[in-house]
Amino acid sequence: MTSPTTSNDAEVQALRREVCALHQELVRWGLVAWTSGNVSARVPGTQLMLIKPSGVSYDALTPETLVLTDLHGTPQQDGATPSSDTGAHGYVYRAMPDVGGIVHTHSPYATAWAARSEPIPCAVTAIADEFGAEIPVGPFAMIGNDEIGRGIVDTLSGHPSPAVLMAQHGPFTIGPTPRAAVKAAVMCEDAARTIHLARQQGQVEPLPPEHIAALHHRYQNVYGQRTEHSDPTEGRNQ
Ligand SMILES: O=C(CO)[C@@H](O)[C@@H](O)COP(=O)(O)O
Repeated sequence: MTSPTTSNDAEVQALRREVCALHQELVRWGLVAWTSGNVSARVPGTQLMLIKPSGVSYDALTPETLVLTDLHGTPQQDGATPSSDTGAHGYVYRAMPDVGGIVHTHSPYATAWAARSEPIPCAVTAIADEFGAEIPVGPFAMIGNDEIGRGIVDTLSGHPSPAVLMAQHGPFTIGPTPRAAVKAAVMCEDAARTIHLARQQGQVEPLPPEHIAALHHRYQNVYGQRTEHSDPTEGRNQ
């Protein structure tokens, strides 16, 4: 695919519809308050990405209002201002070529762990399945430049987790597709809530590393449907 220079490229149009629909998943799964989350997708085969316009409510979002930018966040067409986190998303896409989608939310339980700058321990099989380790914490970084993106890349490069809790801010998730990144955001909030609840009644202990590795491998490579009709993002986040 050549780099699309206009938004009428058929593949970009399909990606617009997918990314717009995925923003509704943030609402459906209770991951956002008001406009506090965003989803982006790399445009395959290009140096471009699609991202939510800043401050636009999810019920007003349409495929056409998503902002097409280069990977430094420069809009490619006149129109809405891209998300506050465009710099962070673009930095990750430039540094991690296998990443096809990125999500940022302020989901309550995961953000509470981020507020404490505390990683979520890999204490249940569901966390081993999706994250393959504890869900790590990244450094505090101000919004609007490369700092957050650099913190995401420094934390997740070489780490099995598709989620990072940026200290005193909230979760960012990555995936090979935007749907995989949304799934990681959903599962990150689920993990944060589960371990929060468990710790109300006592201590939790991480699973043994060998069990974490075996569980992660099974989930990423065996779980779910392995037919040509299966969803390529189910059970595989990297
Ligand atoms: O975290 C922040 C601001 O602190 C932003 O990601 C969040 O408010 C969403 O901003 P956008 O509407 O994507 O510009």
